[in-house]
Amino acid sequence: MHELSLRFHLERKTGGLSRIIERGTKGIETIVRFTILNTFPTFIEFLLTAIIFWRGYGFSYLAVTAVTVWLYIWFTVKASDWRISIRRTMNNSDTDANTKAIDSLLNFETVKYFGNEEMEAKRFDQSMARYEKAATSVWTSLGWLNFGQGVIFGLGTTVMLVISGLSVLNGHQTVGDFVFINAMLLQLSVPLNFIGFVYREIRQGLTDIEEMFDLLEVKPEVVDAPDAKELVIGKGAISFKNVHFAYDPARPILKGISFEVPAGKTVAVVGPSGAGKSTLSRLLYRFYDVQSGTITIDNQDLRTVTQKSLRKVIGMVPQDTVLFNDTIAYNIRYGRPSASEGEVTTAAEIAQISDFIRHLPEGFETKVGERGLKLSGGEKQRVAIARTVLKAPPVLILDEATSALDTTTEREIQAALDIVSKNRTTLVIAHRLSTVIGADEIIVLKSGAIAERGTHADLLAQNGLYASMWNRQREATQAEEHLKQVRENDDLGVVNRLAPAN
Ligand SMILES: Nc1ncnc2c1ncn2[C@@H]1O[C@H](COP(=O)(O)OP(=O)(O)OP(=O)(O)O)[C@@H](O)[C@H]1O
Repeated sequence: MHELSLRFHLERKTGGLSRIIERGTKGIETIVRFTILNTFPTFIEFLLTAIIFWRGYGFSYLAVTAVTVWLYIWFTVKASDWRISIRRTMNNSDTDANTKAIDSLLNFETVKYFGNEEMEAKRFDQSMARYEKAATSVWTSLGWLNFGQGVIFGLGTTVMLVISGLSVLNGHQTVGDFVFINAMLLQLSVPLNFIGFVYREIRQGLTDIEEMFDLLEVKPEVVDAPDAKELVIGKGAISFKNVHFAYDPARPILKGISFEVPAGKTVAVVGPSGAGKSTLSRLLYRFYDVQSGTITIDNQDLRTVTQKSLRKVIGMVPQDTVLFNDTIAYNIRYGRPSASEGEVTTAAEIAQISDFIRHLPEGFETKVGERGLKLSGGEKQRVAIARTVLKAPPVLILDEATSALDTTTEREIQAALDIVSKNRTTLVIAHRLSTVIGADEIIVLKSGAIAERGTHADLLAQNGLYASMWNRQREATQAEEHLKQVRENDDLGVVNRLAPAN
């Protein structure tokens, strides 16, 4: 839902959706104007025909014409309304099939890991079968609509011509009258058909765009206040005061969080998985608004400033970096589109990715593939760091910024991040405690509340949750290093065993 609102916020900002709506509305307006223009002469024509039949040939001719026209319109409206539900089923099946196709293509690796290609193909095929059935029904129902209209008009005409034919036989009418009545009826059928067509098209068009109108009804989670001001950034001091937040009212995530990140300092948030660490960064970026309490930057409540001005001053290295399907240079320059080539190269050097890029045959012009799939997790993260370097924001959020890196690379990246975060207000969200030893303050979050806080040394001295997490991680690292050494020795053993004896 959040992603959806974000996408539509973007759409609205770029005017994409409004342009489509505008075009659609203009199209409908044109059709309605067209219809009115055509309905009016049809109405006059019907009136004239009715008067001529009534005055010239008697009430029965008028009655049959009126009943035919009334039946024709009634049937067209009813049948078109009936077709709408079929059309809606077709649209829903189309959307369903597209969603399934995109979902399985995006998750192609998972599909392959589990060898579920056939299952995915079957799921798509089922949706397509529903679509095919509904699409066939749409056209079959159109056939029935046209058939019904033809039958009604044909019956009316037949009755009139029978009456007129009998009158000719009786000598009350001439053959000229018979031909005249036939011609009048035929003339009436053309505009009637046209009105039927237009009514059908309008109803169909409105059904096709009703999902778009539904989407317009979706309210974005965060809206700028009508009197929202630009954030005036000074040194970038952050303050969380008694913040309560829940994605779902039934499940509170943050329960009265208060802490400060003084200007230019680094505060780290650690804690068990699901404690609400990343939620803090989402709130700071204002993807959501707090339910109570306040978050301020340089004493300005985030709810009183525009989202655009807020996001301009914050740089984010997220947990999962997603790249655009373009070149490495494009993805780095995304941090500041106006950056020069030299600045892009320097940012890559700071993020320790320039060596890797230089060894690529196409260097900075290498395409990274959809969502950056041609790069490893660590490489993607370094691109994310490089573009944040380029953005040079006064406030920095590092959300598990070194999570995808091995211990050696982590150390190198950590050095780079230390340079980037120097004199910048930085909020680090981390799992690996080794990356936050140097933080000015470490907040230990547990089940949405602050369990402990202090510097690394203070927290170790407290011998509480942080100390136990630290000991566990140290043991894990030692075990990992031991295992690595054993493997290296074993590899050597294999090499020695395979070496030819002299
Ligand atoms: N968009 C969302 N809608 C509903 N619940 C959510 C949403 N995002 C996160 N949550 C829930 O909020 C809780 C806190 O999530 P958060 O991502 O802040 O945890 P975290 O401490 O960063 O965890 P981790 O270390 O595993 O990344 C989790 O239990 C998660 O299931």
